[in-house]
Amino acid sequence: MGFSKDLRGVRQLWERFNAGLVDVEACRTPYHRLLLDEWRRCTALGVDVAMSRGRRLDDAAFRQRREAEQLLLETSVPIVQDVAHYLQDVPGIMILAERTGTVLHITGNPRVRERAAAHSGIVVGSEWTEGAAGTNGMGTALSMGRPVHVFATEHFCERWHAWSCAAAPIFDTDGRTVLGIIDFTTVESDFRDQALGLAVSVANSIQARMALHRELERRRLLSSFSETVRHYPHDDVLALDPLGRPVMHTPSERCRQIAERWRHGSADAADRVQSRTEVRAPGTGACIGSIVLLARPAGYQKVFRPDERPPPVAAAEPVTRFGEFATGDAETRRMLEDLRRIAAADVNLLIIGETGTGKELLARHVHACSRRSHEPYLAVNCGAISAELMESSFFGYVKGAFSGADPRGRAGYFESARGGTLFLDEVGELPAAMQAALLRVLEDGSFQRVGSCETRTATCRIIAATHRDLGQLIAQGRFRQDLYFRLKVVQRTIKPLRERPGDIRLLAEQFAQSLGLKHGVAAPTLTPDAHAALARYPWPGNARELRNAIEVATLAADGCIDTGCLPPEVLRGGSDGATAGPDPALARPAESLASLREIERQIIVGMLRKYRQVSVVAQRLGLARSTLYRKFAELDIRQAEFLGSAPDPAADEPPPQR
Ligand SMILES: Nc1ncnc2c1ncn2[C@@H]1O[C@H](COP(=O)(O)OP(=O)(O)OP(=O)(O)O)[C@@H](O)[C@H]1O
Repeated sequence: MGFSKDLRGVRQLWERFNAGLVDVEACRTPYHRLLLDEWRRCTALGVDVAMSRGRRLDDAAFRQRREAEQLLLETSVPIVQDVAHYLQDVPGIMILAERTGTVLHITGNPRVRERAAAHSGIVVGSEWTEGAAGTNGMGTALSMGRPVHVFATEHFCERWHAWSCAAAPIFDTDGRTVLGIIDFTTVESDFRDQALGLAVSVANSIQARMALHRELERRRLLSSFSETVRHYPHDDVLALDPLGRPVMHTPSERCRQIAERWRHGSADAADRVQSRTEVRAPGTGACIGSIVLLARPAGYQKVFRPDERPPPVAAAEPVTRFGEFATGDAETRRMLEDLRRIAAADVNLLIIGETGTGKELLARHVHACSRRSHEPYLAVNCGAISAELMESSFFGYVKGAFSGADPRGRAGYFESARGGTLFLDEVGELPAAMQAALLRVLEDGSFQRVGSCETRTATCRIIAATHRDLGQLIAQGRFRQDLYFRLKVVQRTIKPLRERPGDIRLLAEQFAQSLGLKHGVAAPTLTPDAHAALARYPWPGNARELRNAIEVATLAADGCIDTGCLPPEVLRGGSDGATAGPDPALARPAESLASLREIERQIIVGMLRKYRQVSVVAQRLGLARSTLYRKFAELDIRQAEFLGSAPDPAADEPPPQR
């Protein structure tokens, strides 16, 4: 829209418009005419100017929409979260909406998020097309197909005047089809002129990732097509995209004509299909197209020798997925089936498993599959909150409760997660006083903010997780048995990765795909030797450690991960004692995982080995060169070892003096 800061003038125009008093005077500028056109369009669409909350899809419809947008979600959420990380102090939220205007993800300043939800119903699952909510950032960017500001009183509905939005479409590779919207919404008075630039640049990054992903999918589909043609050299074969449009066909005139008919949706009865096989992405399992083997025309005779019969195309693997959690292990697959039922049952759940086995991943998806999926999901690491702040963090506090507190008071986790799910990670770390307080809430649902006598009711579901042996903690008097029974209404244990050897291969390939995408490189394939080395290692840090190892390897790989790309401890097979075998006490992460510092070092060293130029490595990591030089010093990396005998002095200036 026009992005005028003449708030009062626009407000008067809005009031006259709604009182039916718009006159020629009101239309004196093109900007005012644009606004009036917009608002007239909303009136014609039947939008209620006095609506107070965004309209929400019902659970089933939302789930369907979200499932259809897995690629958009997987591509966008890491980018949006990265950006939001740097915007924590900005009073704004970043919203991802799918192509029909439904919100899929919100991140950013928690206070603004809460306010947006409470004041205007801006929550995951709400719908913001112009038809549903009048002029607004997401809806207007969708209908205009271009980036827009919608500033405060420019909104059609009065309730949204509290907000200012900058929204930009994410386009498909054709530059026209809108795949989603990125919207940066701030409190009206905090609107910043750079907001639109921010929204556009985030949308562009997502667009570039999506294009790369599409290209990888297209190549995968074409390789299935070539495979099928190789096995059926005398037949006609079509490759179709996920919408059923032909992208490749065998060269016969008959096949060309059939492909043409399919393209125009006019396949005729003579175009009989002998088989149609879906091709799926190895990481997400999403359908990326299909291969159609056409039946031979009547009268065609071809005798196959038995050994000419090929195996089926892209046969489905026996893999169960639960959100992002994937496994081929029979026992773990049964556990996932149980979790699907447990999700609907709405009872408290306790998940036990070593560090990095995916407890958080499961908890998040149990929430997503539950009837609470539209409500907040809040994950809290009980081991990371200081004992003094524990009570106020969980229960909140009223104004003046203690010095140094927010003078307006603050809601605690139980209030923030109201109606949703509160995930208590590392629950075994709770101190005794907090265990008693938590038990009270679990018994009757009531709690008070610190400094208040007013009783409030907790309405969230609790999912707790721990890597500890709670039985042992109870025996040592360090964990309350009554609390344990309250938490483990249902309890499930995730097997460590070393006891699911098939999953090492499955996850390594899945991580190579997703990390290739994350770093903007083609997904590397793993050599048989690399797979064998991964299979020998005991993985004390489980899937997280495997993911880190594959991330290092992906950055060092040149299309293919061989043993040389793997971290040294993996190559040693964990035989040096530091990582050998399971830790019976299910060790704390810090004891068993390579430290973050070491991971950071491995990533940088991998990149240096690969690119051999500091400027290129800095660019690939999205760091300033000066920051990278600082990291060399911090992480004790001697760049000369990796830059080869003749580093390019023009490309890499000497490090700044420190
Ligand atoms: N089966 C799996 N499939 C895909 N990814 C997995 C799987 N298990 C774990 N991961 C990945 O491993 C990493 C660690 O997962 P998560 O944080 O859920 O583990 P956790 O058990 O909660 O760890 P911690 O005990 O340290 O909190 C994440 O990147 C997650 O995506």
